Amino acid sequence: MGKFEIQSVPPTVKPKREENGCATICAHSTCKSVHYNSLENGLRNLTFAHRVIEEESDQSAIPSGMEVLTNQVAGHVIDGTSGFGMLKKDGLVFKPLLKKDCAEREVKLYERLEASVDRSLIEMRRLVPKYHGTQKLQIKGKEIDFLILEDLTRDFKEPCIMDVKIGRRTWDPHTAPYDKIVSEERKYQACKRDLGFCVPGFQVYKLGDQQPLKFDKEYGKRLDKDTVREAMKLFLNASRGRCCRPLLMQFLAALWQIQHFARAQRRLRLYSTSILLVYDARRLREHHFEPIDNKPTLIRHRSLYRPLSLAQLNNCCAEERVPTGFSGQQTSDGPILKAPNRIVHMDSLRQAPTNRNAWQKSIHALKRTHSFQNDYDKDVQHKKDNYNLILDDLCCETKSEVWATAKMIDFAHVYTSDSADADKNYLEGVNNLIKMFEDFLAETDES
Ligand SMILES: O=P(O)(O)O[C@@H]1[C@@H](OP(=O)(O)O)[C@H](OP(=O)(O)O)[C@H](O)[C@H](OP(=O)(O)O)[C@H]1OP(=O)(O)O
Ligand SMILES: Nc1ncnc2c1ncn2[C@@H]1O[C@H](COP(=O)(O)OP(=O)(O)O)[C@@H](O)[C@H]1O
Repeated sequence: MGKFEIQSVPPTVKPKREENGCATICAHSTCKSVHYNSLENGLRNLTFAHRVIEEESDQSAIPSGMEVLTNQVAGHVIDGTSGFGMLKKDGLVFKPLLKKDCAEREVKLYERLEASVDRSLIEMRRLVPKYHGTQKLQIKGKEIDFLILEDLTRDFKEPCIMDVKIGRRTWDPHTAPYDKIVSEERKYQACKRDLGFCVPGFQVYKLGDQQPLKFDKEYGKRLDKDTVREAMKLFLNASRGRCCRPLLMQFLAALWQIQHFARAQRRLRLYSTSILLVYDARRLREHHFEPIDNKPTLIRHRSLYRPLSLAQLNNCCAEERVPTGFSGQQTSDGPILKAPNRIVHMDSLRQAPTNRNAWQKSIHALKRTHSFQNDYDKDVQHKKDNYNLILDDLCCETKSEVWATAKMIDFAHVYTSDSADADKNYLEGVNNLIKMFEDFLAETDES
């Protein structure tokens, strides 16, 4: 399995203007060309792109039966030379525990969540990846402890992943020396100051692309409150500036649960933790088979902070409806969530083996007559892609209803608190992230 190297393109690289008026931002000139068309995506202010080069990892350093988690978008690597961080095996990820204090805090928290009878900690347990203990592994003759967690991207064919670090303040009360505090304060300054969160890394499969586009922390450090919105839309595969509604609703459902927990909990101070946003671009493509313009649109006259029925929120065809846990009622404190009120049977999770939209679209395409406007190469490629999806569907017995979610991760700087107050630093970041997603949702209503 190869390792991904991420190269930055300096912001000074001028977009090349093409005849159709779209600016194409190309990656480093010595790299195989990876570019994306920023104007086409309505992403005007992204000033530099990154590309991914696959390199051979030192296979001898990787314990047998394991693979490098090439999907890792942020965080530490074991050492500068082997260059890999997390490993994966059998639907689990293995996070190297490299710093003693950080390791102790993180493992202790996961153990505590397993054992706790405290209401908010029980609630938190559902918001983090499932914990599978720890294990020692030999890496280049050195024994390293690993934390074992559920792989949140396990079933995804085209995993899109964004690491969102939460909190204006990212240093913990025991941070020393002073220089470290200063350097933390300087990083992701604009984003943290204005939004209380920042983006240390993400990857996205643009619809139809075979390779992910990766964006690292140097990219994240340059984002501000405006450009981070564009980065988020790029991550969400927005089309003409609009995001896919079922995708937003799945993220919001998960984020509202985190918000509910963060509002209620008093026990923890969550410094420098992240929310990992994950979705499968392959499943998103299924929602794009129908032209967006033909979808029924919701004319919304009221703000999201007024009562809004679930029927309105889920105003789309039956196949697109997703279980959000949203009760249909909004209060000034946010949405009221409900516990699942029915037992989901495996049969109901099983879907028809074919994707009607894909077939319909293919049949429709066959009926087209040749003209100079018709790009048959593109059509054939598109049809091939669709048939591949259908084949995948046929091979895959069950298909999860949920193909996007958000989970809390990285508890290396979590402390217990004696205060009676909420963790405002954490809550502020979560609230602003949710506000951004709610804004995107509102944009899907605009005609
Ligand atoms: O490992 P490094 O040198 O990349 O530094 C890490 C930082 O990366 P950066 O300063 O952006 O290059 C990293 O910063 P970001 O992930 O970029 O926010 C953390 O500050 C990390 O500290 P910790 O593991 O959370 O205690 C930092 O780790 P330590 O310096 O505490 O080991
Ligand atoms: N449970 C998980 N499933 C899938 N990917 C994960 C999981 N946990 C972490 N990752 C990946 O690893 C990265 C780093 O994780 P994190 O816990 O923040 O490590 P670090 O403490 O080194 O910063 C995340 O940005 C994500 O890409």
